[in-house]
Amino acid sequence: MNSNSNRLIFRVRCSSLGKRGITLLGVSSRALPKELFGVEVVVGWWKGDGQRWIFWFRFGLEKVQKALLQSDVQSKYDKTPVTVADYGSQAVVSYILEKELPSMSFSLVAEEDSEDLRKEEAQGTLKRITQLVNETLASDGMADVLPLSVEDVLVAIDNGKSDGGPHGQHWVLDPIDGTKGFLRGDQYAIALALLDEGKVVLGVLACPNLPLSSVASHNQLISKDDVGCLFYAQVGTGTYMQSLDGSKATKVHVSATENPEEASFFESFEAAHSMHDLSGLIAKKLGVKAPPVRIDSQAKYGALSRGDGAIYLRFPHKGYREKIWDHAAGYIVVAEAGGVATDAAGNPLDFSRGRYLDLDTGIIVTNQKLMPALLKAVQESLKEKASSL
Ligand SMILES: Nc1ncnc2c1ncn2[C@@H]1O[C@H](COP(=O)(O)O)[C@@H](OP(=O)(O)O)[C@H]1O
Ligand SMILES: [Mg+2]
Ligand SMILES: [Mg+2]
Ligand SMILES: [Mg+2]
Repeated sequence: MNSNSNRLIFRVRCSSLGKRGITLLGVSSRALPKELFGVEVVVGWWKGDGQRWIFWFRFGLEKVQKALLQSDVQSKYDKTPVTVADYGSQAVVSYILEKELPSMSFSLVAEEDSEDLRKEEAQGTLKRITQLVNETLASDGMADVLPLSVEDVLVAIDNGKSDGGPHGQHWVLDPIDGTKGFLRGDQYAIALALLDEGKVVLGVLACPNLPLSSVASHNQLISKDDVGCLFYAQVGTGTYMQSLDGSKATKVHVSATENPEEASFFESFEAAHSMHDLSGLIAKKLGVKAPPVRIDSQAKYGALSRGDGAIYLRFPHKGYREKIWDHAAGYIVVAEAGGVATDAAGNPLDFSRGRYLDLDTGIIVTNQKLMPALLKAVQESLKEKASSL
């Protein structure tokens, strides 16, 4: 990394080689001047005449994370937080994807929408987002289309709005996953995936605060220079990880351990998102010795894909329905690294049913060897919990 530029971006290249499929070509990163810290995703595709199109986008998220104002954080209808960075990130990704993929009918299943931003009291927030989006696009040399108006930004947020489903191609975006982690200064991820005929075929997971070394051991002092991971996976070709500073990508694999005593497990930092008592019971039953590693966002899938730990347990409280953007990119990152993700009954995760994952009770992720024992421990623990109520 160049010493004058302590900021960096990443670039993901994809192309569609077949008639439909979009194929990941590779990922590159490069350092940028200080003020332009961001994340860049480049996706391209082959047109019929063999010409490859490439597009990219970049977010200034690190900068925003450090300088969030109280007014930049709002509460959604379900009381979960959303920030100017979530909206801004979605507007930029959606704007660029739609603009650069004119040959593809643009369908995007994304977490945020513009409804709350259209209210009178949100006008200050909307101005901030518009400023952020314009700064981001300007730094990407898109001066010819700038500045976007507040209405342009609202339209961009809702671009291609779709519920996904079993047919066609749909992008799936969580513009900031782990917003609570983002607000705390902890882990968060930008998660983009592509569904083709109901299956996840491509996933990119950027984890700007994830250490490059294992997060399974607790007593590490991590220097700021040693964080920032990009995971990407394409169906049939494996999972790769690289540092956001542009180092060469390495192929990653889930832990090969068969011994639960050696396996540490991940779960949400937020107890409201996953029942910590239940995962504790499961881990104990399985014979896991290490304490849980609690981190926010799909960074858990990334960490698991490179073998930091061997198990991810997620048991939302009753009534919560999981959304596809919270899992699609992470799922393929783990699956292509040799892992398995199922619900608590052992059913594979089904991304073809629209915005929600239709699940039996929870999500469990591990390697092929540990899955049977884990599934047994999960089912016994669920029974025990139910009979104690
Ligand atoms: N009550 C709840 N139970 C389970 N998941 C929840 C939840 N409330 C919010 N979430 C989801 O949990 C995600 C974060 O997961 P994690 O706990 O692994 O960091 C959130 O993503 P966002 O931060 O993108 O909104 C949100 O979609
Ligand atoms: Mg959210
Ligand atoms: Mg999320
Ligand atoms: Mg989100």
